[in-house]
Amino acid sequence: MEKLQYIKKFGESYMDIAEEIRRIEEELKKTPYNKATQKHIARLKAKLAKLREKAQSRSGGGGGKGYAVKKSGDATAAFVGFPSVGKSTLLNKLTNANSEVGAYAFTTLTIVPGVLEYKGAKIQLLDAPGIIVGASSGKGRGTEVLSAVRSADLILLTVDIYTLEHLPVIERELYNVGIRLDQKPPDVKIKVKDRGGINVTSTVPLTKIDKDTIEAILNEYRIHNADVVIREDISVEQFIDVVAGNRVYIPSLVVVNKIDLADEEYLKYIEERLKEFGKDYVLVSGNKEINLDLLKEKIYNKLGFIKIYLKPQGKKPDFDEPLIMRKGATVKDVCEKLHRDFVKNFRYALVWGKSVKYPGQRVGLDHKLEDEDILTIVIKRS
Ligand SMILES: Nc1nc2c(ncn2[C@@H]2O[C@H](COP(=O)(O)OP(=O)(O)OP(=O)(O)O)[C@@H](O)[C@H]2O)c(=O)[nH]1
Repeated sequence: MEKLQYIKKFGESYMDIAEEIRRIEEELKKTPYNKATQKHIARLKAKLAKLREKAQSRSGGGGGKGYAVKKSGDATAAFVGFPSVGKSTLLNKLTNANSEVGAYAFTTLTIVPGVLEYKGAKIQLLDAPGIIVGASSGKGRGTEVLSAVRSADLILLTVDIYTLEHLPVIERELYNVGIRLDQKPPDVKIKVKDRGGINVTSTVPLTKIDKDTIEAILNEYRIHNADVVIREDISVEQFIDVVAGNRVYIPSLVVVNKIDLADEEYLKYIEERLKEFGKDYVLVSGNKEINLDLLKEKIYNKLGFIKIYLKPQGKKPDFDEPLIMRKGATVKDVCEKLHRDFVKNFRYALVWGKSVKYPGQRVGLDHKLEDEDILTIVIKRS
């Protein structure tokens, strides 16, 4: 009897999960969307989200866990695309062969990291081996690669001029492993309680989801008592994202390689298709080194770096080696980057530049810095 149960338990193989995913996807395709079916569709989508999570955790990747690539530098960008579009070529051309690359422990797959140094920023670039269709349902090694990509600060959706149709496919694969491109986390708070049922309040009219549907999704995740506060007009998918948790929100840039092979007319056609796709893009050639500086600039801009010049008290600012921070950084962030005791011993800071009203303005830890600010930090003498 015990043995039978054991077999039953482990008999639920990848194939069963993949089959179930396929069945639900099929049903979703067949079900027309309207007011009457909204709840049913939402339930199917929630089921699908749960199955995908299961598939990924079984194949060893996915989930919210960290990944085998050690983060280094000021930010990380990952090339994601099908094989042979030229990812390794681009990575090699963009990274300084002499840059120091840390020790990486990979056991099962090779993700090649390199460091792009641009305008003083050190950007770690990852070359994920070609992703495969179906990776999100747990097929092959693709899931591990995709989960590596989850930890990136920027995703470079990479295709060549002949394979633009891969873009939505890659985007879907990323979506299915919980990666949301160019989206903000939905402004929704869920507080799970012991009793009282489901209470939904919204500060804006909800046009894409109703309270019944919200309840159905929560029930699918075995939540029967909760206060839900919604502050934007979210979709069913966005609500499932919040309930499931474990989603990452990453900006993206489309990189189209091999433009050396396109004539003018074809280039025009490509640009039109790219505009339809709606994401920021850059056309390059790795082999012929076309637009690589533009690519670097776009990567740098997308990552939202700012430069901060440090000025020791009573001395000249150091313009040669600015501190590289991300947009939105505060004086506190800078302190934390410089020395672990700086926050504790902080007295005040002086700032010259765009973030202040007058030069040498005195500010506190919460002050938000802007690009090219000059900063003096005054700490307590110990
Ligand atoms: N014409 C042309 N060919 C290129 C360009 N960049 C790369 N290639 C070629 O495309 C082929 C694939 O390049 P890789 O850099 O290995 O592609 P990849 O995307 O890393 O491929 P996987 O390692 O299989 O994931 C090679 O033969 C390159 O020489 C380019 O700008 N123009």
